[in-house]
Order: sequence, then C-alpha cells, then structure tokens
Amino acid sequence: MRFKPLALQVLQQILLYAVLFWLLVSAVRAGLLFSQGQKHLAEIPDTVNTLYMPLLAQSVWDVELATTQKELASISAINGVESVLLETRLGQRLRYVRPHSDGEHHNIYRLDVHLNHGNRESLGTLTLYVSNTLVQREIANDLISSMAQRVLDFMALALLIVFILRRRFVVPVQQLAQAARAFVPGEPAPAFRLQYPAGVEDEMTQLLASFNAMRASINNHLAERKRYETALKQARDELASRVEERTARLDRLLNFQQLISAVSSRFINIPLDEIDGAMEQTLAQIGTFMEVDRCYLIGVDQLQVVSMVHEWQAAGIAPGAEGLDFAPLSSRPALFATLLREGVLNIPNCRQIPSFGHTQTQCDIQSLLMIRIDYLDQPVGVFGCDMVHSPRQWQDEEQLLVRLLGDMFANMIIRRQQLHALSDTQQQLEEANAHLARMALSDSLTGLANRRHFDEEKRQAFDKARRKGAPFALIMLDIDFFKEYNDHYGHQAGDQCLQRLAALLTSLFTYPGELPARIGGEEFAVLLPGIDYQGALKRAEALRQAVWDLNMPHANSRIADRVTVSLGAIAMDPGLHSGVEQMIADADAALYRAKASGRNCIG
Ligand SMILES: Nc1nc2c(ncn2[C@@H]2O[C@H](COP(=O)(O)OP(=O)(O)OP(=O)(O)O)[C@@H](O)[C@H]2O)c(=O)[nH]1
Repeated sequence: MRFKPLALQVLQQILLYAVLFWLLVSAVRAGLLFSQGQKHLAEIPDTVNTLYMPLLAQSVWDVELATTQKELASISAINGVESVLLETRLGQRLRYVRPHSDGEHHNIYRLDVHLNHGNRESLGTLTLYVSNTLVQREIANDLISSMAQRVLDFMALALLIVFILRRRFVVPVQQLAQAARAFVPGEPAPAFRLQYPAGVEDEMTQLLASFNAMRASINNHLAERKRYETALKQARDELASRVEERTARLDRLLNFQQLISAVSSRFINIPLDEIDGAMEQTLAQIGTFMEVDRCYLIGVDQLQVVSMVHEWQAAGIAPGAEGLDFAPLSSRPALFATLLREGVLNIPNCRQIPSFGHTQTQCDIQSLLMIRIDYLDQPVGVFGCDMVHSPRQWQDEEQLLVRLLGDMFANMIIRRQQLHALSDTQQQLEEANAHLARMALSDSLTGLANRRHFDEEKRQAFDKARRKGAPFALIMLDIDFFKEYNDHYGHQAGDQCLQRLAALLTSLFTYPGELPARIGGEEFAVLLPGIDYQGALKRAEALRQAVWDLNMPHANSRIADRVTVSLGAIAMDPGLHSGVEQMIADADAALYRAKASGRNCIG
C-alpha cells in the first residue's frame, strides 16, 4: 500500500470539506445577492426620484448644465444603471453612459423631471436604462473576491494546521511507530520519551503512556510466561525423573515379586535332600538381586546351637561365615547377642561401631543387614547380607525383602528340621520293621530261618524246580537223645547246643538258594535247590561228619560220647512228588529210618 502522509490526508480532507462548504455558502450568498440585486434594480426609479431628482430638476430649472451632468453621472453610477438620457422640454438631450458599458440593457424606466415645491410643471423626461448583467457581474465579482479571500485564508490556515499537526501529531506518531518497530519483546528498555512540549498532557501523552504501559505489560507478561515455562520445565523434568524413578522402583518390585515367587515355589514340597541345595541357590539369587557381596543363612536348633550354615559370596569375596562352628549363638560375639535380643541389625557403616572390629571375625565388612529368623516366637536362625567393597544405606524395600525372605527361610529351616526328624524316625522305623521282619522269619534262639520262613521258601523252591525241571533236594535232621542231653546238661546248655548246631549249618550251606532252618525243638531242615539225590546224600554225610567233629560231649547218649544227629535226605521226584509236602513226608520217613537204624546216620 502506498504511503501517504497523514498531514496530507488531513489537508486534503479539510480542503474537500472546505470547498464543499464554500460552494454551499457561496450559493446561498449568490442567491441573497441576486435577490438584493433584483430588489435594488426595482428600487432604482424610487431611489432616483427620492435622492437625485430634486437636485436634477433644480439644475434643469436653473439651466445649470454642469450640475445637471454631475447629477446624471451620479445616477449612472448607481449599480445596475447602464445609461441615462435626459430630455428637457427645451429640447435639450443629455445622455450619460456608464463607463465600460456594453450597451446592453433589460429595463427602461421613464421618470418625469419636475420640482417638488411650487410649480410642479414637467421639466423633461429622464430615461433610465437598467441592465441585469451589471448586477450579476457585481455578484460574480463579489463572489470571486470573497472566494479569493477565503482561499488565501484557507491556505494560511491550512499551513498553520499542517505545521501544528506535524509538530504535535505526525512527528510524535512517527517516533512512536519507530519505537514500536524497535521494540523487542522481552528485552528490558527504559520508558520511551517523545520530543514533545513538557508539562502538556493530552491524547498524545496518553497514547505514549499507553504505549509504555503496553510495552511494560508485554515484557511483564513475557517475563511471567518465561517464569511459568521455567517452572513448567522444572515440573516436567521433575515429573520425568519421578516417573523414571517410579518405573525403576516398579521394575525392582516386579523382580522382587518374581524372586519371592521363584523362591517360594522352589521351597514348596521340596524333598529333604534338596533343601540345602535350594537354600544355596536361593542365597545366590538374593545376593545377585540385592547386589551385595555376601549373604548367609545360619540355622539354630532349639538350644540356639548353630545347626546349619549356608553362604554365598560375590566373585572375589572371601567367605565370612566359614569360621562358624556349631556352637550356641549366645557364645558368639556381642553382635549376635544384640541380634538375638533386637531381632534386626542394620549397620550402614560398621567402622562407626568400635566394638564391631573386635568382636566380628569379618573385619572387612563395611555395612551389614542381619535379621533374626523366628518361628512361633522362637529364634530358628539368622539371615544377613554384607557389603565389603563399599558402605551401603539399606533401603526400606531391601529390609522388607530381607524380612520376607527371612520368613520363608524360617519355614524352610523348620521344614528341614522336621524332615530331618522325620527321616530319623523313618529310619528307626525301617530298622524296627526290618528287625520285626527278621524276627518273623527267623528263629530267635539260633537265628536260622524259622518254620514259617522255611515253609514259604520250600514251596517256592519246589515250584521253581518243577517249572524249570531242575533238581531239588532237602535234608531233615534231628539231634539224637536230646531229651537226655537237656536232662543231663540243663536246658540252657541244650540251647547252646542248638545254637552251635545252627552256626554249623549256616557255615556249611552257603550256596545261593540253600536255606538251613530250625523247624522244631531240636529238628532242622536244609533246602538244597539244584542238588540231586546223590548230591544230597553227600551234603548230608558231610553234615553228619561235621557234627561229629564238633565233639560236643553227650554223656547220656546211648550211641556215642558226643552229640550226634540223624538225617533224612530226599530229592524231588517229579513222578512221585506232586507237592513239596510229599517231599517233606518222604524226608521225615527217611529221618525216621535213620533213627530206627541206630541214629548218627542218614536214612
Ligand atoms: N534245651 C532245649 N531243649 C529242647 C528245645 N526244644 C525241644 N527240646 C527238647 O528236646 C527233647 C526232644 O526229645 P525227644 O522228642 O524225646 O527226642 P530225643 O530225646 O532226642 O530222642 P530221639 O530223637 O529219639 O533220639 C525234649 O526233651 C525237649 O524238651 C529247646 O529249644 N531247648
């Protein structure tokens, strides 16, 4: 857009409105002048009659030509009178034309020339030639001169207005515009001043004040906004760091939960032989998670005697609980006594505790966190973590973790103790059961298989031999004159005799499947799988000879000076023996035959 100075615009506006105003005023004025001119023209005859006629008539009466001409000149000078013609009754014609007249006239007035006093006889005729143009010209001249005057006035006034406008308005506005252009929001600047008369207060000074106020307001606003932005940025940064911290904490809590969950699921229904390994594994997990240098679990029994020690160390860290022996905790350094009493030891800086270095074997520890593990209000152990390389301020959540793990360890220590007790009981029970089983199957006096055991085994051996078509034999034997032996040596000696014979049988029949048994008071039998009749006879003879060789004195025997036995040997004959009982009966019969044949022989 083209720049157009404000003063010029104002001037043009004033000129425009002034011209319009002047045109209006001039039109009114022209109308008034025209009306006055018309009236003046109409009044010319009366004016001449009233003002000029007396002197003119007197001069004509007196025939004073000079005066007459002078009067005619005066009449012709009346505005609108183009020329006058005086025609006297004496035939005199005097014409007087207005100077610079164009000879044009529109109205002609004829006036009778006569004296007003005395003789009113007509002295002649005065003819007036009146022209409108003269009046119009007069009006035009008036208007032109008026306009010229006003133009001059306006020019002077306009120059004055422009000068004042420029000094009081344009220049200050330009200065303000320049100041506004140079204004940099946010940069401090002194209040702007105008080159303006001092002590004046008007719209311009108000505009200046408003401009300065607006500038100050913008700067204040910007400063406040900057403060807000700074505060907002700080709040945002703080929020971001809190979110980051919170996220890390949540991650840690999640890992914490996963650790607790992993540990608890590991410990559920864990068998006794895996508990110690699981504790070691858990300590390693906890130590790694908590980023400590050592963590350890010490179990104590009801007398608070150390019963279990597990420890994990980070790489390059020496064991701390290695030196612990299995002695009462109360005999330990004061540290443990304090722990047993207080329940927890949270020592961020061990070097600040003078007694620590003297009482604790692990003098390298800088920080430690230990808790007493309780079960049903009784101490069952100690769980702790050490920092060796650097001191550590233990966090609340770490203490919580240690407590939770302590509770889980408490259960495991108790479970371990209970499983150990249960295992001991089971072992005792198994031993008792085995003893009972042995008791049920063996003879209490001699330790040989008893009758029940013999009956079960003989059936199985018989069936097996029948099934496989293998040979199978058995020997039955009975001490000769044992009643007399008892009678002579006493029942206790009789028992010892039975025991010696049993020991002999045990030493002689050691092949797999061979079973010596006591089947009656002084009756014995031997199962011989895989042995035929000839083999049975040989083994029976060897036995008889061995008994003989024992040389147990028997004073009341009627056949020898020592204890002897009679034997019956029989081998399985599938054609004769449909069951083992038939074999037993045959063996019994053979033994009977041996007895009948004089004893100390094989039937
Ligand atoms: N000391 C002792 N004696 C027993 C035991 N069991 C049985 N006897 C005795 O063994 C004796 C068996 O006597 P008998 O059946 O008459 O047989 P015997 O005297 O050996 O005569 P023969 O067999 O015909 O040679 C009885 O006197 C029983 O009291 C035992 O466990 N200990």
